[in-house]
Amino acid sequence: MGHAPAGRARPRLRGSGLGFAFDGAPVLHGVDITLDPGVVTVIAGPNGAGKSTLLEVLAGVRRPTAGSVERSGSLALVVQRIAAPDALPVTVREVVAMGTWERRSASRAEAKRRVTEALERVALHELADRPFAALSGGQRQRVLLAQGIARRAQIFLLDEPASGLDAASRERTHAILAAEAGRGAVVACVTHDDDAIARADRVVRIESGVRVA
Ligand SMILES: Nc1ncnc2c1ncn2[C@@H]1O[C@H](COP(=O)(O)OP(=O)(O)OP(=O)(O)O)[C@@H](O)[C@H]1O
Repeated sequence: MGHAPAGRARPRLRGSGLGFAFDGAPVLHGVDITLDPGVVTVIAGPNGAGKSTLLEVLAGVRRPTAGSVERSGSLALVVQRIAAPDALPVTVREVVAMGTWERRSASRAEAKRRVTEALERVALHELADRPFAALSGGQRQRVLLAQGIARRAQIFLLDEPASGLDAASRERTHAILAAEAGRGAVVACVTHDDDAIARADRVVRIESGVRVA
């Protein structure tokens, strides 16, 4: 404890009494949620229930209109639709390498190794030198997942990581998330995928902005 570097502390993510409204239209009501490290939590529920909004509030990209979020640990957020201008001059490898830009990251050689390893884990090494904008939606999500892996993120929040993926890619994503949880990360995904729900360690269910399970 005492001398452990901040980055090594156990990650935490807890939302208490979370409310959110879009232009006065409430979409979340008093949601309490604790995401524990070491487990894969799935956030399930019908279309429009508020799952993506909850994920964004937990990630800190939206400010709750009620309640609070306590979050500590480096975050990888993989949103549902990742927009990129066609002319964006960055390759897949460069996007993954951004995960190594933090000061704590080790030498250049070590950073390069992490990027290669992360690309191999998500099976995109063959597309490493393609422009990021030339990838499909599902592939872009895997690139952001690889960026989180390269960063050694302690918290992974993913919105529908199974949508737009074939069976093999879904299986690989599942294995990656289970492995990241296994090394102590907080992992949560919004999903409609019955397989992912069945295999999750925990299922949080949201209906009409209310947590029902
Ligand atoms: N940018 C926005 N502006 C206004 N309303 C929004 C916006 N984004 C979402 N909403 C509304 O907020 C509610 C919750 O949306 P959210 O995307 O969080 O649901 P969801 O459970 O993730 O749905 P899905 O399963 O269809 O992805 C919906 O009624 C939606 O129409």
